[in-house]
Amino acid sequence: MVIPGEVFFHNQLAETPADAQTARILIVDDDVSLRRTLPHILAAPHREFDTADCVHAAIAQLEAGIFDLIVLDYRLPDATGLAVLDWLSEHERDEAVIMISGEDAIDAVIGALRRGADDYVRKPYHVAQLQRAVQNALHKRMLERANRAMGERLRASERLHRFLVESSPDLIFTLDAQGRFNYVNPRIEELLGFRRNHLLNQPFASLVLPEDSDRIASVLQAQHTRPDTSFTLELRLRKATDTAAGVSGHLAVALQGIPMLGRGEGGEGGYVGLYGIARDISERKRAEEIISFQAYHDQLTRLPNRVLFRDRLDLALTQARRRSGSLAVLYVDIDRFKLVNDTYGHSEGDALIRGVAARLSATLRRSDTLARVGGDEFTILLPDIGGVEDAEHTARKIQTSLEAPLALTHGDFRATVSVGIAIYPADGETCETLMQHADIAMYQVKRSGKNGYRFFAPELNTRHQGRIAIENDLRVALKLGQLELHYQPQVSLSQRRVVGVEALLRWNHPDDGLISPAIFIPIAEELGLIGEISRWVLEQACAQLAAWQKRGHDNVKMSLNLAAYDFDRGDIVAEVTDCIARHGLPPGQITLEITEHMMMQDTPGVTAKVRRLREAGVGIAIDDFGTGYSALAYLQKLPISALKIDRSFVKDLGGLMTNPIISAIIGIARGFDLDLIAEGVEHAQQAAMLRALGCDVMQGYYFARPVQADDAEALFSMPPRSVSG
Ligand SMILES: Nc1nc2c(ncn2[C@@H]2O[C@H](COP(=O)(O)O[C@H]3[C@@H](O)[C@H](n4cnc5c(=O)[nH]c(N)nc54)O[C@@H]3COP(=O)(O)O)[C@@H](O)[C@H]2O)c(=O)[nH]1
Repeated sequence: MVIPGEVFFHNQLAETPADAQTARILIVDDDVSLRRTLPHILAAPHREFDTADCVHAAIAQLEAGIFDLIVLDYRLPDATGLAVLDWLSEHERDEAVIMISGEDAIDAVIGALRRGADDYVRKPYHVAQLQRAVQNALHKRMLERANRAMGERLRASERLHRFLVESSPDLIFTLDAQGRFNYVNPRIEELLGFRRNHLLNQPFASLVLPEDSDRIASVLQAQHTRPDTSFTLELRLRKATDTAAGVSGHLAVALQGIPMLGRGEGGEGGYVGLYGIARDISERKRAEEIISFQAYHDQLTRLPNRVLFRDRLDLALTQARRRSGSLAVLYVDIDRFKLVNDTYGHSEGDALIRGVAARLSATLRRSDTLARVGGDEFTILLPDIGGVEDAEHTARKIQTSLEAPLALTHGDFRATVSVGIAIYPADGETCETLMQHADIAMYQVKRSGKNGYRFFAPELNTRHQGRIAIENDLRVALKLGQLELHYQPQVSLSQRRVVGVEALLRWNHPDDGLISPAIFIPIAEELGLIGEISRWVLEQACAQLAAWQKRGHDNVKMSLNLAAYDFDRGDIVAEVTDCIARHGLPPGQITLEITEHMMMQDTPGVTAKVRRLREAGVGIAIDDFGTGYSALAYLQKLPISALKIDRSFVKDLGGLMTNPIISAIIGIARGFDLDLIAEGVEHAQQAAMLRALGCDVMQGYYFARPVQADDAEALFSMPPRSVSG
């Protein structure tokens, strides 16, 4: 880059001082003896002489080089010395000239001086006179040259400083003592869009955003009383209105202000104005904003994160305490999120989270805070509620907002959420307690079937502690051999024998005794332990059936239960068929019980997996048949092999609507050529009624409770309890 004045700026450093330079002197005279003697007479250190005998020769010398002084004879053979003066003038040369002449006429003197001669020495002259004249001319010339050099240096320096100021990327300006612009560099036009000349005499404060104007006003004011301190300040300067778009923005700058002091009387400096440098820090500010946004927001949904939520909750609690008001914290968890995430992948899981977040946001007021605090978990702060009904109203609105399915890449998905609610001050007075209690309430919703809301109640706390204990113990139960299978016989009344057993899992807890799978299976699902547990069940059940078959009980079938999550595993079909094959069992001897609820949710891939299992010969029974709503639709779709009449119908046998339902189920089983089992048969009368309606195979406490393998085997050889009628 070439900076104007730079060359000169550098040259002056290398420049030889003017008085130390060699002076070149040209002696022009037709008198040969003078041409020879004058160089000796005028000799001095740092002087160099050349000679010429006529105008023509003199001009030739001048064309060849620059001289400092010409000692010029007036009368020359080819013309007068005036011709040399004319030549110098024409060629804008600045050599000093001492004209030497024998002319007496004043006109000759005037003519020579007018044409630019510096001095005039009349012949005959005294040597000292000429020496003085030469000395004076050279001295004058040296002064002129030094002066010129100084002027040039000053101009170069000014050019350089102007260049530095005007091409600075920063805004550079000076203000008068009243804070009005008296200089501003052109950068203002690029940065703020104002014309420089429009700003002159305008107050600097007029550029500052109103929010920052008090600060700059007080800093400028302080300069009058304490002008000795410079300052640095971050400000926002407004931009000129963009007339096309009709909008104006602002620019964040770091302003460094340096007071300018004048020379007061007695040498004291008074404040005369301010020198300011304002640096554009908008990029840095943006970066700071992004960093701060990231620290307080969730990247996926751009909602506040846990940190910001707690901050807002803390603030809302302080305000609620002050005005003796109340507030609500809602804990929202997406149901079946893991299913979507594990089955369709994370991008689909992300889309579900974003979709739910958008629906939740749309139900809330601007003063409420919605935050994403975990994978599929959100919290909501309702900072000012009139009563619990306000929180309940919001919970209902949330459920309603999710009624319309969300459009995911793999198709529409009807998302549901479980919502727990904690109210300040009734359910807690601190951030921690309220969030924890809302979370506990949400867990209760999960446990009682998801898709709902409930308020925290103190007794939930105890249950929650119990659940945490179960969670911890369950993680090691399998390794410590605390799980066991019990078997409940399935009896055929017509054959009067046990035709099958259902393998039912038990957790033999060292402190709490036998724990029902109804309690720990949902927890195992949530903890992601269900796959491991189901593999163990499958292995045990197949090994047991193989052992029984070896001992001659080859007409007994084995049913076992799988969880919804098992069908999300890609390898479930291979796992089942491999296990059956490894134990040398006919696949038709194994039946997998899956719930009607599971089928109806149309869990991704379930249909295909059920088909493949059926193709492999494995039986598929629908547990709790009849409790769903679209039973017939999936019976058409799926090649299942058996139906189990739900225990709730059996319990209600004799009721107004129950018998027709059971008859219908029996009809469906016949129509689709499916095996049929009634479960939950507790009384002889129920068994008799079921038989009367056309159901032959039954399971229930009336015949036998789930028992250990040896006890179950003993029952294979015994006729089951009789059923009269
Ligand atoms: N994923 C898995 N789920 C399993 C497994 N083992 C069991 N389960 C499921 O847990 C639920 C509770 O089971 P459980 O406590 O074992 O209860 C079963 C029977 O004990 C009970 N039953 C049987 N007869 C009667 C009766 O006459 N009355 C009555 N009140 N209850 C009775 O019913 C349960 C069996 O139900 P079902 O499976 O629907 O046939 C339960 O949902 C099990 O499915 C497992 O290994 N994996």
